[in-house]
Formats: sequence, structure tokens, C-alpha cells
Amino acid sequence: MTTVIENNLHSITPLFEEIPVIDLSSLLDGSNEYAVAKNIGDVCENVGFMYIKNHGVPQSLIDRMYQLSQMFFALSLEQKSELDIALSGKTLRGYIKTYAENVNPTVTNDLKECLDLAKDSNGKQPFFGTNPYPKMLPEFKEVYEAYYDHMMVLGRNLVKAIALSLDLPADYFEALQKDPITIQRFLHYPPQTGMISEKEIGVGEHTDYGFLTILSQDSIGGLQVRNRAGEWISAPPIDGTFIVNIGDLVQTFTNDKYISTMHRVINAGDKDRYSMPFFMDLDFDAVVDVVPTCQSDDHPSKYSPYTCGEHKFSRFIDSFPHLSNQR
Ligand SMILES: O=C(O)CCC(=O)C(=O)O
Ligand SMILES: [Fe+2]
Repeated sequence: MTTVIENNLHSITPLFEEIPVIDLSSLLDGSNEYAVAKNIGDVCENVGFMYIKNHGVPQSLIDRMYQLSQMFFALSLEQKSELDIALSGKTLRGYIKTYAENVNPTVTNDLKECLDLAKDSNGKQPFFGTNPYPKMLPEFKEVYEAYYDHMMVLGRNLVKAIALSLDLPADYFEALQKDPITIQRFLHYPPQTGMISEKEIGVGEHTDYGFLTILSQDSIGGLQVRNRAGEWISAPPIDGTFIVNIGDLVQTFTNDKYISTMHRVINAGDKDRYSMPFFMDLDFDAVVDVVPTCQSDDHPSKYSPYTCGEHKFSRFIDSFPHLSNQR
């Protein structure tokens, strides 16, 4: 079948410098943290999206995680539904079937299915609790936990770099991230052929509403990012990299100096696409408020402080029908 994509869904192949590739080696080995941090700061100011390489996560572990993710999505709907997110109450973990979560619900039905996991804990607040695992895939838990630990280490290093880039102490955000809300999401986008309109694409346009997102995407492509000129540009896969973007919380912390950039996914073609975004936020009760280096008498704070957990939970209430009684 021929695929026809509506005009407003086209994207431009970017110049390389539009979504830069940042080498993390000298951040991770401590040899030149500040230079990498400044680089990251420039990107956060001008693009909001970057590729990172030499990130320290073993490729063999990433590959194994993809295999298990694909095996999970290949299970029957009945088997996947044993992990339905609605069964997890406020811990917000488990399987989200196609069209069950839409990030831009008035415009787009999201053609994707997800599995959301985090870290096992006995916390009582929303987002904290234990993971449901697919019992058909006994290896899943072990591989997942190793992968999650790596994402957490990488996340903390990137957060340190963001602090340094803002001329704050390297540990500035650590006090707000003792036991942060995190979500490791697994995504499956079925291919789309025929006439594609904004009414149904992989993920509708949105900004991420947390602090930091570290995304692994497979080799299929389909992620689009809106640049500062308002054009949609492709963020094609690059071997050995993750894509990092900052979310709404960083935009608040920096008084809009760093931008939380709009993006969307369209999997036009004939192959299934898989991706694995890791969302790193703050402690449930951490207060999100403009940092001292991003406000002054001439440039006062544009935001009233709010807590990370309440903000995030309210966004989830809007997205998940099983939470509608929490409004
Ligand atoms: O799958 C992707 O490439 C991006 C997914 C995304 O934007 C999200 O889950 O917030
Ligand atoms: Fe996103």
C-alpha cells in the first residue's frame, strides 16, 4: 500500500549541528566535567535535544533489553493485560494498551503500546511500589534491573552536568533526588501505511513533563523534534547513542533559559519500531523553583513553586482513565 503523509506531518532532515552529538567521556571519567557541562548547557538553551555517545551503558545489555521488550510485546493481549496498568492503582506501573494513553488527546490517538516500570520500593505515595513482571519471560526482571541501574547512574551524571552548566554546585539537584520518581518505559509502535493524518500517529506532539529523558531508539527512525524556528526535524537513529532531552521541570528551574522541546513520533513504513525512554524526575515532595543563577532583579522568576509529585500525578490523572476518580 502506498503511504501518504499529510503535509503538516513532514519533517526536514537536519543539519548535524541541529541535534548535536555530545561525547560524555570526559564527564564520566571526571577529566573535564565542566567543558562537557557547558556543551550540554548550550544545547539545552538552543535545541533542548542532544545525542550522547560514550555513555557507559554496555551495548550488549541494551540489545538484550530490546530482545526482551520485543518478546513482551509479542505476547497475546490477554497475557500482556495481566500486567495492565489499571491493576497497579497509583503505583502506575504495567502494560498500557494501544490508544489507552494519549499525550495530546484532543488532537491525536497514540498508536503505541507501552510497558512502564520503575524501581521496587515500599513507598506509599503515587509512583512508588513494586513492578509487575511478565511471568512468561523469567529473565526479564534480572536484565531490566541491570539496565535500570545503568540508566540511573547515567541520569545522575547528566543531572550533575546540568547543575554545573548553570554555575550551580555539582550536587545542587542531589538533595531533590534522594529517591526520585523514575519511569523506564518500553514502547512498541506498529507500522503505519496508507493515509496518515495527525488524528493517529505514534505519539502526538508533546513536551516531556519531568526533569530529564534518556531515550534509546532502535534503527527504524520516526522521532521528530520541533526546532526553535518551528520546523519539525527528524532525529534519526545513530548507532551507539541515546537521545537526551530536558523536560518541563528543567524549563521551570531555569526560568525558561533551557527549553523543553516539542516532539512526536510517526512510524510511517512497514516495520515495527521499539524504543525505551527513561524518565528521571525528582523526589515526590521536592519543590520545583527557579534556581538562584537564573533569576535576578532584572529577570525575576516567572513561576510559582510546585512539588514534583503532585504536578506529575495531576498530568497522569489526565492521561489515565483508571485515575479519573482522583480528580
Ligand atoms: O519513542 C520515542 O522516540 C519518543 C517517545 C516519547 O517522546 C515519550 O515517550 O515521551
Ligand atoms: Fe516524549
